[in-house]
Amino acid sequence: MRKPYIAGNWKMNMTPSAGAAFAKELAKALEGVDTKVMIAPPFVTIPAVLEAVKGSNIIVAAQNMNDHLSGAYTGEVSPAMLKDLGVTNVILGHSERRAIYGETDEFINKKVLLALSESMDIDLCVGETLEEREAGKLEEVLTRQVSVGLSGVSAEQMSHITIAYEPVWAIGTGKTATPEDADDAHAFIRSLVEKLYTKGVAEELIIQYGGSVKASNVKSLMSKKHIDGALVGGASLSVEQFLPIVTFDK
Ligand SMILES: O=C[C@H](O)COP(=O)(O)O
Repeated sequence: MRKPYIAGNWKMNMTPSAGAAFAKELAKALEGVDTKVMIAPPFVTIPAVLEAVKGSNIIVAAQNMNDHLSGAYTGEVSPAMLKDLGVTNVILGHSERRAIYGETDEFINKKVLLALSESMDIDLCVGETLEEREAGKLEEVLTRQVSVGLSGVSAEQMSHITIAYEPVWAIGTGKTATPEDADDAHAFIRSLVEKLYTKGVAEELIIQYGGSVKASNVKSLMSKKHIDGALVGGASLSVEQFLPIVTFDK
C-alpha cells in the first residue's frame, strides 16, 4: 500500500521570514493529518523553516545540491551542509534545473549517488517537453531519464527514491495532463523500474505527478492507480491553496 505523498516546491519564492510564518501556519493546520508532506524552500530559507516545523511531521527538502561534498565551487551548497542543518531530503533533476542550468541525466545521476551516500531521500524529477511528446518520444525520454538517473542505485536504495513525473509543458502553465495521460506515464515509469529492479521495488515506488496541480484537480489525479502523490509548485505558496491539496481525500 503506497501512502499519499504531497510535496510543495517553493522554487525561488519565500524569504526566511515569510517561509517561517508559512511553515508555522501549515504545521498547525496539519496537526492530526496523516498524509506525508514535504516542503522545499530555497536554501537560505531552510533554517527558519526547519525551526518553524519542529515537532511536526513535515519534511523539509532542498531544491537542489552540488555534486561534491566540499571544495572550490563558488556559490554552491553541498549535501554535507544540508545534512548538517538537519535536511533529510532533496529534489534532483527538476526540469528547471535541466532546461535553465543545463543539467544532464549523467550529472543528475552523480548527485543522486552522492545524496544516497549522505543518507538523503530523493525526489527525482523526470518528464518530457511538448516537442518530445508531439514527436512520439515520451517513452524514449522517460526511459533515458529514469535509467540514467538511477544508474548505480541498488534495489535496497530504491526505498530512498521518489520519482516525480512532471510533463514540462504542464509546469506553471495552468495546463494539467489529463489524469489518464498522467497515469499512463506513471504506469510506464513503474514498468521501467520493474525491468531495472523487481516487481516488489516497482510496486513500492511512490510516483508523484507535477504540473499545475491544484485543489480542483488533485482528487481526480490521485484517484488513478499509479499516481501516488503530487509535486506542487505555484499552489504550494499559500496555505489556503496547499492545505486542500494535502487533505484532498479528507
Ligand atoms: O516542482 C513543481 C512543479 O514544477 C510544478 O509546478 P506548478 O505546480 O507551478 O505547475
